[in-house]
Formats: sequence, C-alpha cells, structure tokens
Amino acid sequence: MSLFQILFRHLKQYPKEISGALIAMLLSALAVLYQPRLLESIQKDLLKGDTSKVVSDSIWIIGLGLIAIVAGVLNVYFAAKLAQGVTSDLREEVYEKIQSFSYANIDTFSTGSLTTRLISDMNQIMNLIMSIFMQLLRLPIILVGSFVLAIITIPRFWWVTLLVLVVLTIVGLFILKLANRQFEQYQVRLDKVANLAQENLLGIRVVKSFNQEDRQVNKFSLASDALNRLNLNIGYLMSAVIPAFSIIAYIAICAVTTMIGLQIKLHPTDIAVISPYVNYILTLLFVVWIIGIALMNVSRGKVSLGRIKEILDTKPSIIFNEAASDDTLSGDVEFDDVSFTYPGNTKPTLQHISFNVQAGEMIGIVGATGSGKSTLAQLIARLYDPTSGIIKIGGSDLKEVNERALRKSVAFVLQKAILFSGTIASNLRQGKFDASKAELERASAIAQAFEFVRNYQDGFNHEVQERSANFSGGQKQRLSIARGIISNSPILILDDSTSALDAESEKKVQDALEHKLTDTTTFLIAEKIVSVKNADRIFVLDEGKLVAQGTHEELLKTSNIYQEIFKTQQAREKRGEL
Ligand SMILES: Nc1ncnc2c1ncn2[C@@H]1O[C@H](COP(=O)(O)OP(=O)(O)OP(=O)(O)O)[C@@H](O)[C@H]1O
Repeated sequence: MSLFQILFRHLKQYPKEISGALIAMLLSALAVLYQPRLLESIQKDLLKGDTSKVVSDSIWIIGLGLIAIVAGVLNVYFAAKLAQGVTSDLREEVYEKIQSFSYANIDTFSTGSLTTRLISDMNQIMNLIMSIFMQLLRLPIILVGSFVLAIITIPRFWWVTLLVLVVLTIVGLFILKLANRQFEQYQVRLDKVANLAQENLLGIRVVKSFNQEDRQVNKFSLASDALNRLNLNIGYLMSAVIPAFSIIAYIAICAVTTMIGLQIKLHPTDIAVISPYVNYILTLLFVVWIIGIALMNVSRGKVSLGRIKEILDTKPSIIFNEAASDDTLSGDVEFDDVSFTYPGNTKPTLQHISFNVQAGEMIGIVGATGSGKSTLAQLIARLYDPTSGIIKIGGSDLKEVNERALRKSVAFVLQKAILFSGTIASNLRQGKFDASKAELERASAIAQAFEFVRNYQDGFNHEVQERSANFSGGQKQRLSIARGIISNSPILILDDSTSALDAESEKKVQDALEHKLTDTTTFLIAEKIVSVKNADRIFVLDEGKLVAQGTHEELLKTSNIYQEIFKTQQAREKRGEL
C-alpha cells in the first residue's frame, strides 16, 4: 500500500467536506486575486476623470473582501472537519491493527514507539491534511495568479517580476533548509523531554522513595533548556524571513516605480498601476513563504505517514486458523520437542522441551530466574510461536486452532498485575463479560479478594483509578487472579502471580485452587518451591531445559538441582530473606 493509498482510503469517506473545502479555497483565492484589478480600474477611471463606476467598483472590492473572509472561514471549517475525521479513522485502523499484533510484533516496535506513532505522528498527519486542503491548492493559484497579473499590470517590466520570484524562491529555499534541520532536531529534543517526563511520572514512587527529586528535576531542566534554546533559534530564523523577503520585494517595487517615474511622460496612465503592482508583489512575497511552510508540513507529514505505513504493512507474526471450530478445547497440554528463541536473540531461551499434561493436573514450574518459566507459559497461550517443535492443546496443534477457542481455553494471569481504570467488576468481567454477581463473588473468594472487596461500601462497583493507584500490590494480584479464574477456562496459568501475597493468603489461594478447581489444568509458576509443593507434578527448568519432573518428594530424591534450590530457599527462609 502506498502512502497516498493510506490517506485516500479514508479521504474518500468525506466527499462533502472535500468539495466544501476545495470550493471555499478556490473562491477565497479568486477573490484575493481580483481585488487589485478592480483597484487599478478605479484609479484609471479617476485619471480619466470618469467617476461613474467608482462607487460600484469600491462596493465590489469590499464585497470581494467579505467573500474572501467567508470563504476562508468555510475552508478552515471543512478542512478541519476532514483532517480530524480522517486522522481519527486512521488512528482507529492503526489501533485495531496493533491489537492483532503478537508479542513478537510488539517487541519489534516497542510500546513507546507505538504510542508516539498513535499520538504525535497522527498530529503531523492531521497538519498535512489541513495543509493540503487549506493551502496547497490555493497557494499555487494565488502564486501563478499574482505573478501573471503582476506581469499583465506592467508588461514591459516582466523581467523585474520574474527576477523577484526567482530571488524570493532561492532565499526561501535556503531558509527552509536551515529551518528543516532545526525542526528535525526539535522533534528529537521534544521526544527526549516527553520521555523524561513520562519515565519520571510513571516512576514517581521510586523517585520519591530514593529521594531523587532534585536529580530528576536537574535532568529534566537540562533537556527542557536545550529544547528552549532550539525553539529560540527557530524563532530568530523565522523572524528574519519576512524582513528579508520585504527588502527583496521593496527593491523591486522601488525599481519599477523609479522606471515608471522616468517614463511617466510617455506612459501617463502608468501612475494607476503602481498600487496594484505593489499589491501583487507583496502577495507573491507572502505566498512564496507560506508555500515553504506548507511544504515543510508536507515533508513532516510524509515521514509520519511512513511510520504509520510500517504498522499497517506489518503482518501479525501469529495467524490463527479462523476456519477451525471455536468450541472450548479440553485441558490436555502437550509439548513435543519445543525450542524457542526470542526475535533478535541468538541464544535459545527454551530447548527441546517435551511433556504431556492431563486435563485437571496441577503443574508447578520452578527454576532460577531467567531459566525460561514465563516464556514456557507464554508459549502455552500462543503469545509466541515456538521456533521448532509442536504444542498441542486438547489434542490440537496450536497452529491449527481458532483464536477464540484458544482464548476461551487458556486463562493467563501475568506476573505483573495490571488493572484498567473502571470498576472492580469491569476488570473481573474482562475474564467473562457476562459474569453474574455470584460468579464475581466465587472467583474473588478463591483469589482471596472477596474479603477486601466486601469491605467497600460499593463492593464490586468500587472505582479502579488510572494505573490502579488506589490498590496495593497484593490487592491487584488477587483481583487479577480472580479475573483469570472467572472465565472457568480448562487451563489456568498463574505466572508468579502470588508473589505479593503474604504466606497465609498465598496458602489459602493455593488450597482453593487445589480443591475448588479440580477439573482445571493449572500451571503454577513460582520462585519459591513451597508455593508449588502440593502440585501433582513439578517441572524443573534450568537454562531453558526441562531437567526434571515429578512430585515434591520424588524430586527431592531424584533431582540434584531441585534439592539445591530447595536447600538454598530453606536457608534463606531461616534467615528471614524469603
Ligand atoms: N521479550 C523478550 N525479548 C528478548 N528476550 C527475552 C524477552 N523476554 C524474556 N527474555 C529472555 O529470556 C530469558 C528467560 O526469561 P523468562 O522471563 O522466561 O525467565 P523466568 O524463568 O520466567 O524468569 P523470572 O523468574 O525472573 O521471571 C531471559 O534471559 C530473558 O532475558
């Protein structure tokens, strides 16, 4: 898809706005161009002593001025409506596309870059559309019109008019080149200020707890001052443009006036053309400059459109088989010689993993940090595809299943508990959109969340603020476990999801999972062995390999690595470190 097609597909949805903007733009351009012609006619009539048309011509000049104003306002109205509509449609299209991305796609772009593209690049595209429909078609008409009319006004000095246009264009291009370089730097420095502000505000608790306010303020001030200096430089450059252009224009005007003065006896009516000529030359001056600014917007908009195109052209790295049935799969999970390497990494994170898990089993997964536990869990939910090997759920190869079937079958509670602004109920219902009150209560009881939810006067309707700032780490974890449980999926994965719970609550959650979700295949990933001691089987991962599996008792006898981890953890527990 070309850059033009990206815009055209959305632009064609707005025929009324496009025609409105174009007609208004044409009207305002013609009105502006025709005014000096009328002025010239009045002056010529006055010189001849003919006053019959002065009043009507004057009324026409004012009328054209009014038409230009109304057409200008209508042009802005239609262009703004068009630009906002198209940008908003495009933003939704891009947002929808991002939703179809796999984890691997998002890793490739980074979330920061996707956010900038959705906001800042979209603004540039909005400016581009505004520029096209307010300026780019109007300006060439005025440019050519004022140039031709200036020549028609005094044909024998055509070469002066041409010279003015050439010099203005050269000076304009030179200044634009300087400005473009500054604008590129401006965008980079603006990104830096925005990133610093975002990083600082998101990590405000860390900043405060480590008493880093002064350091952060200094860092921010440096970036902000640099942006300010560049802004001032751009300001100085821009403030020099109009005086520089004026000098060029006035040199030409003075030259023409002097030459007319010298030959006034030969051409007495030339006195009437001075004022329209001045008018056209000044119009030429402004038009050349505004064309420069519009072109700058176009080149910036083109860069942004390119960045949006990258998103739209990206194929989701995981494609589901939508033709397959969307019935819920059963809870059997099979890994057959599965290996996985993250995109961009050279070293594999998982190597030759094979296992069979029966529906209803509770599997604990332990291993040192970085051994690949979370990665293994993400493969079960098909957040990534394995580099080699086959993963089956309910007997079906994951590459052959329907996405809805998979999402219904696997509930994933992430390591980092994330809630969305809304209410507790709206968050839990992300797991099951039509969950009844009884289902909310059951899931939150299993996750040990019901106790604190019940204490709120508004219960499940209690507000979740932005970034769930009004909940503790443990409360957030309990609610996200409840969100995972509520869907009653045959497979439930808890990725270190009880780490912020006290030992007693953690035990209660595990007991409830064991006794109340007996039909559910549960994968419990944990740092501490005690957290998975009661699992039917425990998988031990070491540097991406499945080095042992069995019950707690079996592993204590058969696996050296397991014994080692267990002993180290017991010693740390005694020292109060765990
Ligand atoms: N998105 C990613 N891109 C590249 N490498 C990654 C990515 N996520 C994880 N890794 C790497 O893969 C390895 C395994 O990570 P993983 O999160 O699966 O380990 P883990 O056993 O769950 O660790 P922890 O117990 O600390 O959560 C690590 O070396 C990590 O750096």
